[in-house]
Amino acid sequence: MKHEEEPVIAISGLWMNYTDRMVLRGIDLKVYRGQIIGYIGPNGAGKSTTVKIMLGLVEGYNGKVEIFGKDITEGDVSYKRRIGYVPEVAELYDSLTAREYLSFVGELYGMNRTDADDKAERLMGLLGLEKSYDVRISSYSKGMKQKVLLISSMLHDPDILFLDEPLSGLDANSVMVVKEIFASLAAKGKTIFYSSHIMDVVEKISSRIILINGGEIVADGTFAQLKEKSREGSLEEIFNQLTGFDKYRDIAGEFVAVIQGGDSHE
Ligand SMILES: Nc1ncnc2c1ncn2[C@@H]1O[C@H](COP(=O)(O)OP(=O)(O)OP(=O)(O)O)[C@@H](O)[C@H]1O
Repeated sequence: MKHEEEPVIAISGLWMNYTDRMVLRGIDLKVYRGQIIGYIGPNGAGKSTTVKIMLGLVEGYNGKVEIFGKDITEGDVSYKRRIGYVPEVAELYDSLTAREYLSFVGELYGMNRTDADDKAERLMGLLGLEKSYDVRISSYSKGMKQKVLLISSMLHDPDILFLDEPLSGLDANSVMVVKEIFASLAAKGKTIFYSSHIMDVVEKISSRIILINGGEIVADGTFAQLKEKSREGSLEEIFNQLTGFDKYRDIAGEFVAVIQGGDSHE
């Protein structure tokens, strides 16, 4: 893939270890405007760590991370106003109503409170939550909370959206709406960088799929490119092949045997 323009994200030689274990082992990555990146890998592979480093939430790494052409260690945090983030675990202020929460988040991103409130109310309405806008978030269902999180990440019209399991808890209709929102934002030049374990969704909505395993990128390309290279049919099969995993039947068999109190080694 040839790109004339500057990358919005440029990572080179990224290494990270927390205590005794090296989590990232030399990640090199350039991401461009308009890309929808599905960043996938086994549990504990380092996906959230990569994203948190880019957000400036995790320090102590080696390597270079540039967002919008600037090294994030230079101390200029203005780039944060141009990014949105949906974490894997929602840290919503449950005792607030969505109106209070979203107006507050809008203000944090530098928006005028009234503008943030108006915009949030319209977005809530579009996701079917108009009646809940003035209700405390603590009474929301999981999917409703996820919608509030999604709105909070996009309210300020960011140029890059980072999302961890963005469709978590959403019903099939809402999934279709959100997928369409991502495609539409990407068409307008926004960049979407998300992690998910739902392979059929990743397969369908990503313009580029990056797979990490053992702290390294082991595949990077469109779904068609990955498919051609691995000669597998679905992304799930490609994932299993590239992460060297073929024991699911044995593990499931032993698991059931243990549940039932039998000897799994007979
Ligand atoms: N704050 C931390 N302190 C110590 N170790 C950590 C910390 N955060 C993550 N790790 C470790 O780093 C590794 C990568 O974690 P990370 O959350 O980045 O994985 P992930 O790919 O996002 O996983 P998942 O798919 O389960 O969400 C794991 O082994 C985890 O135990």
